[in-house]
Formats: sequence, C-alpha cells, structure tokens
Amino acid sequence: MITIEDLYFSYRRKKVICGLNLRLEAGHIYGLMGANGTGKSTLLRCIAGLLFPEHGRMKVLSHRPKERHPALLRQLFIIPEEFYLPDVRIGQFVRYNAPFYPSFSKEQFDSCLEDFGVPYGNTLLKMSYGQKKKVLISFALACNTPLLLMDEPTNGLDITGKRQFRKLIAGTATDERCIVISTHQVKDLDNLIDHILILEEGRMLLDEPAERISRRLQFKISFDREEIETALYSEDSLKGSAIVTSNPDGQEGQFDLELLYNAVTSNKEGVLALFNEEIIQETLS
Ligand SMILES: Nc1ncnc2c1ncn2[C@@H]1O[C@H](COP(=O)(O)OP(=O)(O)OP(=O)(O)O)[C@@H](O)[C@H]1O
Repeated sequence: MITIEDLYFSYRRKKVICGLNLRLEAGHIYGLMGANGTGKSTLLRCIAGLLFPEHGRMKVLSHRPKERHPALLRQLFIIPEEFYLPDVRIGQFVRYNAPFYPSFSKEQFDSCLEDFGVPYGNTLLKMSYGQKKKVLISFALACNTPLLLMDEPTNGLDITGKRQFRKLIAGTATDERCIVISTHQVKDLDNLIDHILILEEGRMLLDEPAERISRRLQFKISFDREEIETALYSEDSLKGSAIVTSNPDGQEGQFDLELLYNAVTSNKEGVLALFNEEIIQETLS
C-alpha cells in the first residue's frame, strides 16, 4: 500500500527525514512512535501529500502523493494532531465533506458518534476539544478509506473515549485497510497495533511485527537481582523491576509497548541485535 525508498525531507535547513525506507501493507495497524520532534507528523504529512519530500521515491496506493491526485485523496484520510473544524453543525459538516469519500457510510458515522456519546445538536465551534476530536474520528472511520493516518488520535479523549476508540478501531480494521497511528500514548494502543515502527534521527530504528517482537523479547516483573542486572532493559517499579530480556523459548508472550520503546531507545545495540540475528538465521536456513 505504501512504499518509501530513500526519503529525505527538511524544513529549510532543518533535516527531519534522512534516507528513510518503509513498506506498509493493508491488513495492519501500525503504531508509529518516536521522541518529540523526530518527524512522525512530518512523515504522515508526506504520505498524505501535504508536504513534499526533497528526495526519494514514494508510492501510496500506486500514486505519488505529491501529485495530490483525486484518485488518491479519496482513498486516504488523515487526522492531524492539530486540526481546524468550521463553525457548522455536525450534519452540515458531513454533507459538505462526505461526498469526497465514495465509501462514506452515514449509518457508521452516526453509530460511532453515538458510541462516543457526542450529541448531534451543537455547532462544532461550541464543542470541547475532545468532542470535536470524537466527531473527526467518527468521520474518519466512516469514510472507510483504505488508508487511515492518525496523529495522536487519543489526545484529548476522556477515559471512556479512549476505550471506545480502541473498540471502534478494532471493529473497522479489515484486510483491505492500512491504519497508521502515531502516538506517545502507548497504553491507549496496547493490544491494538500489530506492527511497531520507531522513528529516530530521520530513519526507522525498529520496524517489526508485534508477533515477532514478542517471540524475540520477554516482558516481565522480576525480583531476581542477577536477572535484573543482566536484562536488556530494566526499570524499578513498586512491585519488583519491570524487565525486558531475550525470549528463551520463542513462545509469544505478553507485550508492553512502553517497556519496548524504552528498551529499544536506551539499549539499541542489545535489543536490535536480537532481530538482526534472526534475519541472519532466516537467510541461512
Ligand atoms: N512548519 C515547520 N517549520 C519548521 N520546522 C518544523 C515545522 N514543523 C515541524 N518542524 C520541526 O521538524 C521536526 C519534526 O517535527 P514533527 O512535528 O514532525 O515531529 P513529531 O515527531 O511529530 O513530534 P511530536 O512528537 O512532538 O508531535 C521538529 O524538530 C520540528 O521543530
């Protein structure tokens, strides 16, 4: 669905994306993580054709996003981190925007909005930030575009809204759809994403399916001093230490996104070697 090769993007003199390669397929929910300012939003905006890279090849649903071809634009929806909604009622918003998306479902939109508990009556400007976000998420899901890009979608949602968000995303993910969610709120995505991307210094530091990560790494609480000291990563918690170690039997186990992120970014060599080693073994066998 998305192929990116040797991509470079700068804002004037500030280099943000530097030689990035990436391949994203339909049928997956990708979690895009990275420190503040690493370029997650920039990357999503390049994919959506809102920013134009200075170098590299990029194909999104067989189109070059910078051409902003209508055939591509009607197949993707992006929820930006910061957004503007016009001062109209929800019904008007839908009437003005839905015609751009051929697979838009009004029933689905109404049902999402009802699940989120947002009343139909008010104009958008009179709604709170969280309510507006719920309207935008409902609209995005109801567009049924093959590609859905979301930048910090759970920011501003209340606790029930976050739970509802997870439920709605899980319910609308299909084999034909590719969903990319950029977030720092990793707890909101637990058990939802099936492929993890970590961006660092303009490139992908980690690009692995969740299932492969949980076969290579083990996440657990330990009280064993030696185990804690030799772990790939450890952090103290109220009940023992949360640790990440290599997974001795290769069986899929519990998965902790926050611990994974901390382990990968603080012990790159140790953690990434486990994945490279598997690539070498797979190539040899
Ligand atoms: N319009 C702009 N003009 C100049 N520099 C920008 C602009 N937008 C972003 N940047 C810079 O580009 C870099 C990447 O920004 P971007 O918003 O893509 O990062 P991010 O990973 O999404 O960050 P965050 O996690 O804080 O949302 C940052 O250093 C930022 O200061």
